[in-house]
Amino acid sequence: MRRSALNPYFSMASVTRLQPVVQERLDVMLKRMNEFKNTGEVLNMSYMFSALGNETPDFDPSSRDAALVGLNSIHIMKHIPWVYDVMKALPDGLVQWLQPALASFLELKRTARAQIENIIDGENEEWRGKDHPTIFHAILDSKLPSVEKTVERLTEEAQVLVMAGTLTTASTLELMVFWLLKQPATLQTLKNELRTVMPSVTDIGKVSLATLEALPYLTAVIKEGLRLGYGVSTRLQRIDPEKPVVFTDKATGKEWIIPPKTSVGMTSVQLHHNEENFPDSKKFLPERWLQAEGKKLDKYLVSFCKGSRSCVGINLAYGELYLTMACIWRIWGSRDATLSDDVGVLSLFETDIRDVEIEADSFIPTPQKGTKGIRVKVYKS
Ligand code: HEM
Repeated sequence: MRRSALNPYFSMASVTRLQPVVQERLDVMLKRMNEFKNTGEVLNMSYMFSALGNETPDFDPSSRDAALVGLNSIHIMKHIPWVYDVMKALPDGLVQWLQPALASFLELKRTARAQIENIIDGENEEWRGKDHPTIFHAILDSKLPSVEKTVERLTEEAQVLVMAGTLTTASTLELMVFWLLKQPATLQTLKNELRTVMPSVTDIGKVSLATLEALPYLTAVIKEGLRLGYGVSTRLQRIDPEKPVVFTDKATGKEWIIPPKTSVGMTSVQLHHNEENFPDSKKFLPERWLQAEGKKLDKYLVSFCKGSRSCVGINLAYGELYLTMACIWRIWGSRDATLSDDVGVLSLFETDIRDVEIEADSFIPTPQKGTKGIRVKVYKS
């Protein structure tokens, strides 16, 4: 991923400008949620949040499912990288026959390729009238070498962007929904706080992102969601190609010298369950971020990783999390956590802790096998 060309697209200022675009999506989501009210139909929040990120209408889960299938093969590709080259060389039809669940993944690739070809040929006009062209225009206009601007390379970048931004954000939102519906006191505190900046339900969508970001409890809920969601669970490896890496164990003073070209990796799962920093680490406790020592915990929250290769979409992700949480929980409650003007109540349906807690590392954390996601029933208040 070429960060220098992309960074301006994911800056705080760009994300602030994008607020109306995100809100438009959220308005559709809220309308759809309302349609589930008292129908007895089960609303799958996992599908709903994935659809929010990748624009599939009717919460179509196929691209989410395909991404999950694809992620399951990441361990193999990480250790035997040529497997990916073989897969890429196979005709799409054969890949689809071998693994039918990858159909929508291939469809995404085809659509992305067609769009990139249009951009390269100067035929893509969709961005005209908006205040900026697409990320891909920026890459093509940049000084990057031509090998970095091929259709194949840009198509892969498009896929990475969609995949990196969809499941990560969705699973953080799902996890927060689960815990808030499990813990009415936590939800009530959040709802009361949201009402301070949105006194009327008609204020939804009109409050600036900066105002929401300044809310301490909402911020603490999101941090706790990111902590227990881990971001990605795999060990993100780093290699220093030239110099040895030196680590000093602060407790013993022992020095560890890792030779150049050695791959080292660490998972956020272990860091986020370090009981010294996060006592009762399996519990969802937003209050831990609000205590006097809470600010110091920020450096141990590594869901977006840290440093030069950390998540390029971090500002967009935070923006989506704040806006989505604010508009859902201002008007939806649970049986024991409500505001007088709520539009309705969400109630967990055949969903328990094993549907959110990590049981396997499939690059992203995955819960129990066969999970159907976070499902709710939707009632009038
Ligand atoms: C809660 C939501 C998200 C989380 C927890 C998250 C987390 C991460 C993590 C841990 C990485 C790997 C960094 C590394 O290798 O050290 C990453 C990479 C990346 N993320 Fe995110 N991400 C989220 C949302 C997004 C969004 C919304 C986008 C943009 C649409 C995005 C785009 C990317 C891209 C393009 C990369 C690859 C960066 C590179 O290789 O330089 N992410 N993300």
